[in-house]
Amino acid sequence: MEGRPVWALGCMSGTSLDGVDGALLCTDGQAIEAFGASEFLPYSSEEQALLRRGLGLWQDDEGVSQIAEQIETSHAVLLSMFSGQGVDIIGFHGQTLAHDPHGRGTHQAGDGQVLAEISGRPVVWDFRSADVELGGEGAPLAPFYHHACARHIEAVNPVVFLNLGGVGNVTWVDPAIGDPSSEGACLAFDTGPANAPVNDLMQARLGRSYDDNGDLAGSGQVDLKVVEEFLEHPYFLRIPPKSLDRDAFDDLSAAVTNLSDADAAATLVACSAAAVARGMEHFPSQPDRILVTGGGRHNAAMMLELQSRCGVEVLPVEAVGLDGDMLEAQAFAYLAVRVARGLPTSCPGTTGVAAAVGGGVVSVPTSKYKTGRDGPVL
Ligand SMILES: Nc1ncnc2c1ncn2[C@@H]1O[C@H](COP(=O)(O)OP(=O)(O)OP(=O)(O)O)[C@@H](O)[C@H]1O
Ligand SMILES: CC(=O)N[C@H]1[C@@H]2OC[C@@H](O2)[C@@H](O)[C@@H]1O[C@H](C)C(=O)O
Repeated sequence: MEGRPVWALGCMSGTSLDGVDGALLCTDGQAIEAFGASEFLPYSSEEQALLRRGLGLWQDDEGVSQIAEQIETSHAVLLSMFSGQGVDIIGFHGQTLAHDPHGRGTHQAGDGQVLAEISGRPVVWDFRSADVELGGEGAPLAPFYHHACARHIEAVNPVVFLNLGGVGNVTWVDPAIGDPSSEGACLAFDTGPANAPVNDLMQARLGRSYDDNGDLAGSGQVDLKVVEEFLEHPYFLRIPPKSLDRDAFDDLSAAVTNLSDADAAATLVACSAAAVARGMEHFPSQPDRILVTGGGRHNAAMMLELQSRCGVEVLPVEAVGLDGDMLEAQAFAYLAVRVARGLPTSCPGTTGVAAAVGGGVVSVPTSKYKTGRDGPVL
């Protein structure tokens, strides 16, 4: 379904539990027309602690409604930061608490209908369930946006986007293929843990939420034996597409207990980078370069490890004019418009789903007078 470009606001609360990103994007659901304002709302330490306690909870578990309420409240605050900015539609990812696509499913806390009422705008949410119900991994979902970014920067040869959040994920993109759901356009998967292990180490040993700039990791020595053992995890033998729950590699923290703080941080960062390098074996062809998005690109030790292990140029997405702090939020703005227009959001190459599928639920505000609008704008 074709349509004029609209302004979509994407909201993302990621696995590292640091806060909510919001970013405006003007798109018709296919091309990127323009980037807009963005905001970050950090969680307080109490909010983070509540979310941490919620990890692993499913939709019907006790205590989950309190977490959903906190997510909705934080998002309502974030939305208010965009008031007067001409938002046509909202993409609301919610907070992943549990992800077991071949078992119990996938769970993102937060109700999009609540945000539709608060904002007076259509809200697209629950992006992952339909894909999982049709046999897909339900993640990663940013790949179609990575494809749009590759075309936006006018890449000619295959390029890889690497997102380093709590978990890492990559998309290999052939920009010569115009439709992201066409065979051969995208291959995507979660690479392994990214920042989560080093964040957990910093929290447990030093009471800090992350290793700023990777300074601690940069001052340590990598224990190569730990890295080698880590690479024996069966996840690395799985053929993509494949996805991970945040804590799937929990044993990793035990592997570094006897190392000093600096050596442990250096080793965990090397594991995350080694997981990416291992993942490259699955790419259909060697990419020109790896463009890194997500908070991990601020970790200099991580970037150095990636550069030395991947064998191609590794650059932050800023090198091509994109915003690596907001790319995932923009992705959910982009996907919201695709859902509203009946375009697919995943395909066999990105999630392993049997055929291209459009996930997502659209909630519209029930009181149209709240906003003076007549209903959904798309
Ligand atoms: N200045 C910095 N130095 C080192 N690491 C940083 C810095 N800034 C952010 N990070 C890392 O990036 C993480 C946040 O990354 P990001 O916001 O991309 O994750 P997320 O969106 O929560 O996760 P996901 O992509 O898994 O959903 C922080 O928890 C931290 O580990
Ligand atoms: C289930 C879930 O929320 N997965 C996240 C997580 O964080 C990174 C990686 O694991 C990725 O698969 C996904 O997020 C991004 C935004 C995605 O869907 O593309």
